[in-house]
Amino acid sequence: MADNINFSVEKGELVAIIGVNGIGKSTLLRTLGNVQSKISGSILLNNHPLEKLSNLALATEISVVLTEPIASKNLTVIELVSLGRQPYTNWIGTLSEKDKQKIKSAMEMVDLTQLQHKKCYELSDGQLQKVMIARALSQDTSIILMDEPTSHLDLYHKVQILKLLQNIAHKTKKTILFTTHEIEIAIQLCDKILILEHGKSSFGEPCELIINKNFDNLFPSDTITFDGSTGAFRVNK
Ligand SMILES: Nc1ncnc2c1ncn2[C@@H]1O[C@H](COP(=O)(O)OP(=O)(O)OP(=O)(O)O)[C@@H](O)[C@H]1O
Repeated sequence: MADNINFSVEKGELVAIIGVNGIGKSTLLRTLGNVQSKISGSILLNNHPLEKLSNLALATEISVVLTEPIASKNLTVIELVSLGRQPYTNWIGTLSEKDKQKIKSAMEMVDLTQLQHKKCYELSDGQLQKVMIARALSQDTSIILMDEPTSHLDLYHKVQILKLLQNIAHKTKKTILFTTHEIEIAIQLCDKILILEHGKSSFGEPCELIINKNFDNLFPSDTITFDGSTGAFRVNK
């Protein structure tokens, strides 16, 4: 498991959580979203302990997109995106004009309007990931947490999704944290990176992490080395 580390994330930042398999990336993300109880340490949201916030306050501050397959693929795109409005609707789930507007602009932001009446089972993995982002956007929280948003995508679609997240974070001033194994893309697109490592986790801007050689020992050096001049990993043949 990774050791103790203090880090703080600001408004409008896109932050990647990286580290080897099993180091605790998803556990940390779920803990930040209060989806699971914390093992140790403290989490402050605007200086308030996370666990003191009511469920409603949490649902309007933090949206969480996990990796579990969507249970409701029989829903249309617009129906799934509308689920993001649940914290705001009454007990029968009636959507107000404001709810409808938020859903519309969430779909516009990820370019899904044309597909809004398609069933989710008809979509590609990349389109489905955009639906999940739109659902989080319609929830209208200041923080979005995503577990491996680029898994199952080809290189182009990985870049497309992470550029979309970067654009959303910078344009809307939302804070977006996500776990990933796409370290080289994260170096190019993220404002900050949290590297989880046994005994020496680190956090900062990609260039400062490169200068401090924080990527250099992430993997066994007899197999993979990091080239700080290009920000890329090389396989040792
Ligand atoms: N701080 C911790 N203390 C004790 N156990 C932990 C801690 N963080 C994670 N774990 C445990 O370690 C295991 C792996 O954690 P997790 O799935 O979060 O890793 P991951 O980095 O997301 O892995 P992967 O990259 O393979 O998805 C889980 O069983 C989890 O319960």
